[in-house]
Amino acid sequence: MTGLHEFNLASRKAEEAAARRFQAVQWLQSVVGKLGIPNQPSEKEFVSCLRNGMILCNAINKIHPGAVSKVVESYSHLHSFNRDYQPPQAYQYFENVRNFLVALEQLRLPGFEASDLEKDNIESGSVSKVVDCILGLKAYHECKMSNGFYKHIKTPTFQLNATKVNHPLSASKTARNLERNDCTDSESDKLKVITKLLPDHSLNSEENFDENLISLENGSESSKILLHKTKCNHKRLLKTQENELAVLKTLFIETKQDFHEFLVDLQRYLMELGNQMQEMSSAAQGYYKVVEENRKLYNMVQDLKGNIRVFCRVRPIFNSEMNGVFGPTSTQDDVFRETQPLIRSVMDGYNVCIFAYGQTGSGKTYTMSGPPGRSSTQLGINYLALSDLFQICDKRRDMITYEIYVQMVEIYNEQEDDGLSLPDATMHSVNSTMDVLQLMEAGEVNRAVSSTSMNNLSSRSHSIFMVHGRGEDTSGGTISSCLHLVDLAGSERVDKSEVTGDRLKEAQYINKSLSCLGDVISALAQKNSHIPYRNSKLTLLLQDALGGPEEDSFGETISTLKFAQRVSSVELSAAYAHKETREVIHLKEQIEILKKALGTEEWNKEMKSPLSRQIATTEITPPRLRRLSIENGIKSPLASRSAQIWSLEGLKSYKKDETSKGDPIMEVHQLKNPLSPVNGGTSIPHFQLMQTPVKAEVDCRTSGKGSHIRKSLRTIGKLINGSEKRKENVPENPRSPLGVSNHFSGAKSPHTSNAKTLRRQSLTGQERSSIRVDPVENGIKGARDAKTPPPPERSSSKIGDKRA
Ligand SMILES: Nc1ncnc2c1ncn2[C@@H]1O[C@H](COP(=O)(O)OP(=O)(O)OP(=O)(O)O)[C@@H](O)[C@H]1O
Repeated sequence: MTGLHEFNLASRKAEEAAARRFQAVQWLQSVVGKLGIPNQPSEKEFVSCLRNGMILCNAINKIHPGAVSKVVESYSHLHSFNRDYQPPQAYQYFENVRNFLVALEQLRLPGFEASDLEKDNIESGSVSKVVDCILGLKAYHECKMSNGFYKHIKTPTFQLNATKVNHPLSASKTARNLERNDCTDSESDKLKVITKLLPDHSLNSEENFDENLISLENGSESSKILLHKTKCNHKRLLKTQENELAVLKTLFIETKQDFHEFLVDLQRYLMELGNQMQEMSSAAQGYYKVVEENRKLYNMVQDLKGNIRVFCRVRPIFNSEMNGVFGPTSTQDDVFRETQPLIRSVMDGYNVCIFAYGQTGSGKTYTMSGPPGRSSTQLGINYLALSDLFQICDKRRDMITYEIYVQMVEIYNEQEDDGLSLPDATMHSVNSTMDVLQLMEAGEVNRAVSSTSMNNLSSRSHSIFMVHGRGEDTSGGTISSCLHLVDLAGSERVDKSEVTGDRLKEAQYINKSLSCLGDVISALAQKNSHIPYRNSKLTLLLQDALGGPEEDSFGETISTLKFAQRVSSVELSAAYAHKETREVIHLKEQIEILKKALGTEEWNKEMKSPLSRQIATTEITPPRLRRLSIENGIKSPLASRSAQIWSLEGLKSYKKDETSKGDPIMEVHQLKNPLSPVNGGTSIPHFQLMQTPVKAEVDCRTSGKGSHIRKSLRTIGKLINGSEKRKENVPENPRSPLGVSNHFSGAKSPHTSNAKTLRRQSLTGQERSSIRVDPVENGIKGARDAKTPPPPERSSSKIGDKRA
């Protein structure tokens, strides 16, 4: 029974081995082509065709290109063509086998011993190893072709011989091996592995089980113990596998659950993404809507604006229009250099006024005088101006002899008696800068200053530093002029300066007087018929703010600049030089004598004439005359009175004419509009008499002397007329000092003769004479014809004075 069983088993094994061998040959042929052996070769034939390793190497290279890098080939057919060809030696073929086995190992496929291919070594089992190897290669190939998993199934014989029970974790190991061979790590791939592994594992177990059973069934009674043991093992194996299966099941369920959760999360995420996309799309739609709306609105605005567009472009200021602005880095010398040409013109007989105007603490006193305890570089304009004048005196010493006098006047709180008087101001003769410095310091000590929150040493009064110049040239001609250097008290906002009591009162006076000054300037700029001079002691104000604007002083600075701008728009008549030649002085003296001789009687007669009455009427309202009259009462070449009167308007000063008779007067005239609307076109400029004190009374009523006087007057008239005629050939200057030329040039004007007389007076410098020589009253016939000088018009001021 045992022998039969063994026989059956052996034949079955042999059949099985042959079938597997044929399978291997079939596959090899499909891969590398004909092997040159029968389809069902014996073990010997099978081994002999594989012995040189060429078929094996080519097969593995087909499956896995490059697995064996170099294959030793046998080209035996070449021998018939080329007798020199030597086929490779056996040891060279051995290289093929060895390389093939190395490649197998690298692919983790089952191999065999190289000796298994030797002729002498063919024995049971050795060929089956080779067959297993080739079938393993086949399985690997098929797996690769189907992109699946490789599963090598060992030959049953081989397993039987092993008689080993698979380790419980062999399935897991196999799975891990398979995972290694597989290139994917994803969850779904893991699931695939599990699904495939289960039936394979079951198949293996079943195979082993069946073989064990066959073995046991055919065994002897004595093998019962072995059978029992095998059954136990089987049960244990089954149990283990069941546990493994349960674990795998759990893993599968967990993975499925994870996958489900992942899907849910994915769906939620996709949903959110969808919502966001929707929001973005609606936002984009809204944006396009707004853009479209804006475009429509823009076009609508363009339509509403119409086709005509008005633009404003500000052109830069020309040099001639510039207001000079000195920055914080400007030095005293810089400021002085700008004013120097004006100051120098004083020495040529021109009157000049320089004002420092601006808010409190802006640096007016600094500019005009310099700071207290000043150094030589900090000396102000007052000092620098005097210093410059002295230099000019020195340079012109050979031609002109100059005398310079200074006086300082302070206007504090508008204090005055009957609106006119100011504190006494002494006229000082100065010969050097040292004299000037001493006087300036004395004046500064007396000036009213107080501490306010805006300025520790705030000037509370207006200070006027007057420089009188008188020059006499070698021929006896004289020049007289005056330079006013004015340091105004600063405008201030009392809420800022935080002043109270007396300081507040001062501030109010300061602001009021500055405001009046602004009104005057404004009225002049607008060419008003009435200029409100009488509202304050100050008449003119012309000074740009010095120093850069601070932010909190912006308003004040702007108003200062506006003020300067308004002032700059005022048109003054051409400057008038106070020059008198020796001839003119002589004539003046004669006129004075003659005037005295004529006396009051003739004057009264003249007043009775219709023309005179008309003139007198017009003089009640003076034409637009700007006058700055300063009368000095000290014993000086220019003044004889001890009282000093500053008059802001012409008429006011004439009230005191009686008392001031004989005083020298320095004046600046400007006749703006000779054809005053008040006097109905009759233009009578104001004249002021330069009176020379005459000791001897002349009896004008003496007829003999009267005719002598008239004769003299005619002679003088001829002399003057001669120079007048020469002058008439020259085109008249529309801005003549008197400003009357144009209005008196018409020959048919009823007042032409008067105008001529006025011009003559202008030429002689005696235009202010109040001499009234009436040809009718005095019996001078033909006095109104062209050749005879007509009677000069009386100065309106004088008439006013006398009437008063
Ligand atoms: N250019 C300058 N450089 C340096 N310091 C200056 C300058 N200008 C003014 N100051 C200083 O500023 C302060 C105020 O100047 P200042 O007294 O001259 O002003 P103000 O305009 O005369 O004021 P107020 O109107 O109140 O009299 C002083 O201390 C003066 O020394």
